[in-house]
Amino acid sequence: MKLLLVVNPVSGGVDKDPFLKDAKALCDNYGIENQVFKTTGTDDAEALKVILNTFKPDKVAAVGGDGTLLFLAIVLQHSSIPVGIIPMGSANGMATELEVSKQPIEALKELIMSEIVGDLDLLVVNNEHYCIHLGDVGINAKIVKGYENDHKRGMSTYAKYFIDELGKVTAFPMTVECNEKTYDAEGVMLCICNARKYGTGIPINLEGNPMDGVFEIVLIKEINGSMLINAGLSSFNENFINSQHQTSVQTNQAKITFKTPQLLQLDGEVIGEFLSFDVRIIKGAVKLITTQKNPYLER
Ligand SMILES: Nc1ncnc2c1ncn2[C@@H]1O[C@H](COP(=O)(O)OP(=O)(O)OP(=O)(O)O)[C@@H](O)[C@H]1O
Repeated sequence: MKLLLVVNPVSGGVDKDPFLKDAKALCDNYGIENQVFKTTGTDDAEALKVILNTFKPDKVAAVGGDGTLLFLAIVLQHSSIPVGIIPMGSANGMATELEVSKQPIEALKELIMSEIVGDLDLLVVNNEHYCIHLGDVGINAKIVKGYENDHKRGMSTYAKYFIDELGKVTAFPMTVECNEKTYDAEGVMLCICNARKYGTGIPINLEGNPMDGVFEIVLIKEINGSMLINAGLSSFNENFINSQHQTSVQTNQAKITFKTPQLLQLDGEVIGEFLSFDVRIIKGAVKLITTQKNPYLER
């Protein structure tokens, strides 16, 4: 078996070298041919394609956060090479959803051993911007923008921008066209969800399933800020959903329009301001190496 480890050296502010040393020792012990590709953050796709063509791995490991998984999902989407997750990012939202082992070396052992490959969906906005986990417009996108521009990382920095935005929150009008219907609504946040929970633990979409060929659009009408602050920003549970005024619709394609341009973030990356965008799902775009612990696997 040939294994390619695609490593984001900066994700989560974690030094990957100790893990890579252990990973190499593990692979060498079991005669698994292995190579490491470190991302640089620029023009990585072309360089990775060269390695894929020359090394021809049987499996690829995404060593990093959701952004690293997304990068691999896009590059591998038309190939049959499966990818598994080694969670070494800051939030690891998708790894948590899919019940990947939290210990990187354990996750690697599972990835090497598992013969289970599932179909993971991918979202695409305006045929151009991809999202594998969650995206949104409104309050959270603004929080992400503040957080992205701050050199400090971690929950307390996120909380700082969260509380800032909470003070400024105003509802905005939007129109959602999907399933041959048009919905006019007003809210503080519109989420496009391939999954259930933000990496921070906030559940947004109880219906989510990243392996079912559909996604959900969730509209948050207002944020119950005092409840969130009282919850200490880290101990969210599913009661959160009940405390918010929200509605959701399930679809495989939608067009969303606003009256004024709104900031969109996808998987924690700010994409830009849009007056309108369309979203569609690419069913089973990614061949995902997973285990029976994954609650979304069809049984
Ligand atoms: N060597 C590098 N230097 C700087 N940025 C990089 C490098 N390699 C990848 N990146 C950037 O890292 C981002 C992806 O990070 P990733 O999501 O994996 O980690 P994270 O943000 O720490 O984790 P999480 O998504 O779990 O919060 C992408 O924007 C990518 O362009």
